[in-house]
Parts: sequence; C-alpha cells; structure tokens
Amino acid sequence: MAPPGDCAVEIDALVKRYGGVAAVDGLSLRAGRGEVTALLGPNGAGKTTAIEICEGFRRADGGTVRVLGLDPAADARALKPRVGVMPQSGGVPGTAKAGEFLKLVASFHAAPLDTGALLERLGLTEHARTAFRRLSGGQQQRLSLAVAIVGRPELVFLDEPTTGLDPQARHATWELVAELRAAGVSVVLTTHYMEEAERLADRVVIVDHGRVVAEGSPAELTGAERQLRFRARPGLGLDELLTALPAGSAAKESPAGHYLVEGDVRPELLATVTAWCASNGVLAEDLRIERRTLEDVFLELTGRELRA
Ligand SMILES: Nc1ncnc2c1ncn2[C@@H]1O[C@H](COP(=O)(O)OP(=O)(O)OP(=O)(O)O)[C@@H](O)[C@H]1O
Repeated sequence: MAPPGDCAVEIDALVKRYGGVAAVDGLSLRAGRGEVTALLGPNGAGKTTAIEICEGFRRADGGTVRVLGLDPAADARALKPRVGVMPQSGGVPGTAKAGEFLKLVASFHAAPLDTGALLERLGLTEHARTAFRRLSGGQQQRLSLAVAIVGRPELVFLDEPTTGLDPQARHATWELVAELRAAGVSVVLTTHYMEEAERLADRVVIVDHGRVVAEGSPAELTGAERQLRFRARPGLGLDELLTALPAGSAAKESPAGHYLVEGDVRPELLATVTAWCASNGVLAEDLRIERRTLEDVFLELTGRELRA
C-alpha cells in the first residue's frame, strides 16, 4: 500500500448512507500516484458511490477523503483542472455534438491534448458532428473517455470504462490506460471484467457491502498456488480420490462435470489423479494445471449468489 503523501487518493473509514442503509460502510483504501488502481465488487457494493465522493459529486456522511492531498468538496475548484472523470454513463449533454463538446472541454485546460487526434484514436472522427444522444452506447463511452483525459489530468477516475464496448474498443481503451500510466498519470477505475483488472491494475481493491474485503497486486491476490482442473462425466464419487491425495488437498465438482483439485500441486498429485481416473475408466478432458484467477478469488470472497 502506498504510504500517505504518495497517494493519489486516500480514503479512510468512509461512510455514505441512503435512507437507513449504508451504501459505503467504513471503506478505507489508498491509490498510489502513477499507479492504476482497480475497484472490483458485485453490483451495489458501493464502488460508484465511493468514486463519486472522491470526484466531489456526493457528500460523505462520515470518514475522510483526500484526492491529490486535497478535500474533494472544499477544494473542488483547485482539483477540477487536475482530475479527469469518466462517469458510468452520460456526463455529456445529450444535444452536444461530440467534436464540439470535446473542443469546449479542451478549451478549459491549459495544455489540452489535440482533440482531432483523440477523436481519431478513439474511432470517433466520423461522428464528430453527431449529437451525444445519437451516438451508440459504445461511442458514448469512448467520447466520455476522451472528455476525461483531454485536459491531461494528473488523476483520472474511470467508472466501468469498457462496459458495453466491442473488443476493438476495449483493447483501444486498455492501450490508452497503459499509456496514461506510462506517462505518470494515476488511474482509479472500476470494472466487472477480471481480465481488465489483471491486465491493467497495479493494485486491485475488492469491495463488498461498502467495505474493502481484499486488496493487493493481482499476483498477490491470486497467490502462487496452483490447481488442477479437468472435465469428465458428471457425478464421479470423489471420496476414493480424496483418500489417495495428500492431506490438505480438496476435490470438488462444480458445476456438473467440471472437477477441481486444490492442494500442493506436484507431479505426484497429478499422477494420483490420472491413476484414479484410469482405475475408474474416466478419460479426463481439458486436464490442466493453472494458477487461481482473479475471478476465482473474487467469487470466493464475494460469493456466488446474485445481488439484489
Ligand atoms: N442516490 C441514491 N439513492 C438511494 N440509494 C442509492 C443511491 N445511489 C446508490 N444507491 C444504492 O447504494 C448502493 C451502492 O450503489 P453503487 O452505485 O455505489 O454500487 P456499485 O458498486 O457502483 O454497483 P454497480 O457495480 O452495479 O455499478 C446500491 O444499493 C444502490 O442502490
């Protein structure tokens, strides 16, 4: 975790209630300067609320927030030229023409990016004269991203920047975020795409029920442990396998026909599993040894049930 002072964002014991319900419930996190910090969490976990407090759009009910060392509410004017914001949706007036609006935002900044080049980069040149509300969802997302970065901010908040984007636009966005990071810009983003977090983030913060439940680099969160997976006919009795495996191993079927063996995955363990398969007349398909993914960690921490 970045020490205080080296932080782009410092949040301590943040609380935000709607009615009697705490959407953010004692959330504390640090986002390092020049780093990409990804906030992950189920729907309704409180990510957008926390980010919007950092952006100065909502007031906290408790706790403290510092953005580039300043108070996002009291120091809003000082922060505005230094911070770029890509909200989850909208952020651009519906009737504003894409190119004109981007130029207008650029004009508020001392040394903006070239708006023509930015539109080109994001595949929006031919839509420059189109009103925001007439752009497709993905085009609107791309324009919002352009608006967030056109002023060369020191820090950008990107709320689900690639949701709904086609693969080309998603990769273009990832490249842009990587370039921002290489240029020393601090990036705080939310995403539901684990691959996006694994690719982009220096630090991942998993939020649930308005609190941080885990944080670290993607490698720290997924750990060094390996696991063995294979597919076979559903309903294999795993008790005999479990007795043959070293103590501390686990084997389960989830979902049906998909088997997972966890433990100290060494050559002997692989041999035990394949011997057990052979003695049961089971041809293990797609047998592979892999590290846990961020999605595995995420589901372990936040559960598999749908959120209201
Ligand atoms: N203005 C509001 N009034 C009442 N409740 C709200 C308001 N804004 C958010 N909430 C509630 O606060 C909780 C957290 O919402 P928030 O948008 O911060 O979650 P999130 O983690 O960003 O979710 P998602 O991944 O779905 O975007 C939700 O239960 C939501 O319904």
